[in-house]
Amino acid sequence: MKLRKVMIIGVGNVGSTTAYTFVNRGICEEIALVDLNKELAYGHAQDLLDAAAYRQNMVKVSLRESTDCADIDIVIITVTSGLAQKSRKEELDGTSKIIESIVPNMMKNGFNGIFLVATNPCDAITYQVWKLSGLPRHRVIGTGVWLDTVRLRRLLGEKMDIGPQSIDAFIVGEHGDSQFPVWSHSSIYGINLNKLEKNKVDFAQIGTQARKMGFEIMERKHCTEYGIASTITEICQHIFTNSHRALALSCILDGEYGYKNVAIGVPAILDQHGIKKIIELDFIEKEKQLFANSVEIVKGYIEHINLK
Ligand SMILES: NC(=O)C1=CN([C@@H]2O[C@H](COP(=O)(O)OP(=O)(O)OC[C@H]3O[C@@H](n4cnc5c(N)ncnc54)[C@H](O)[C@@H]3O)[C@@H](O)[C@H]2O)C=CC1
Ligand SMILES: CC(=O)C(=O)O
Repeated sequence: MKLRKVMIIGVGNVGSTTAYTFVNRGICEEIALVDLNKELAYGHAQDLLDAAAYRQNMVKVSLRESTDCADIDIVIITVTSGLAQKSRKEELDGTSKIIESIVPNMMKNGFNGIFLVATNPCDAITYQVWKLSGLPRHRVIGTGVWLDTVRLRRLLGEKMDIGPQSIDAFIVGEHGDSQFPVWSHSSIYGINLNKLEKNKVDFAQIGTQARKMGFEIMERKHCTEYGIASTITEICQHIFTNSHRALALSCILDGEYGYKNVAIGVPAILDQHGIKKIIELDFIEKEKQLFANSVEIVKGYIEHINLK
């Protein structure tokens, strides 16, 4: 049987917590760590191997250069030159330079797997990775608004006293300020949320809280890590198990929703090859406008880094 191998580029808060989550959930047989800070990567590798020794399955944690990637199934991008304080866009100039220095060299060295991008601003960086890699679009995925969607579900769940996994509500658009919940399609067992909990739940306020949650956490602990590590792990698990589950992810659009040349958060089905199919929702008029606005914002970031 083929061993499943992932590479994590950038083992700071997000990368190291992701590696720890992989170990504990038995996602793969090898986790290759890459970081400019070799001492940090070495420390994490030894600590992770200690944790892995408690597991029944064998997990190898290796230290590699990003160019040593020809045998890797999924490369997870969690690098940054410095974390944003107020808007994810603050990271654009720094992280896009790092991506430029990494991705083309990986392709020259035979990378032939799937890229999964968490680095912010997530949609623009996903698009940049796709452009620089030359891979088919279904093999470049951003974590997009899946974390925001899970945040929305758990906030609704807290208010409605129901498990988040039973709530079919979700967010689309940018992993950033222009994202929005698609209330027209949000339901519990087919009953629209507005009908079910009318007058009891302030949906607009919950949408805002979900959108702002990242920075609420950042203000207090200077990073977010557990939520995004669970997001990354879940996406990898669906790929490795060919689950065909639909999540709200950053996908490269090629005509879907009437847009091209952009990566943005939309519902999409995952299989062992990456994005199997983008689900096109029938937005109401207001949602069409919000989506158009979000696409324009991400396109602005993409143009800023001189990609068309
Ligand atoms: N998409 C999402 O929902 C989320 C995204 N993020 C993003 O994840 C990224 C990482 O965040 P943190 O882990 O907190 O940052 P961090 O600063 O703790 O880690 C970044 C790591 O990247 C390494 N690095 C920098 N340049 C590199 C290069 N050229 N090659 C290899 N490694 C390099 C650094 O040495 C550092 O260890 C940020 O862009 C952050 O905004 C964070 C949380 C949620
Ligand atoms: C930092 C970030 O993007 C988040 O936690 O949503």
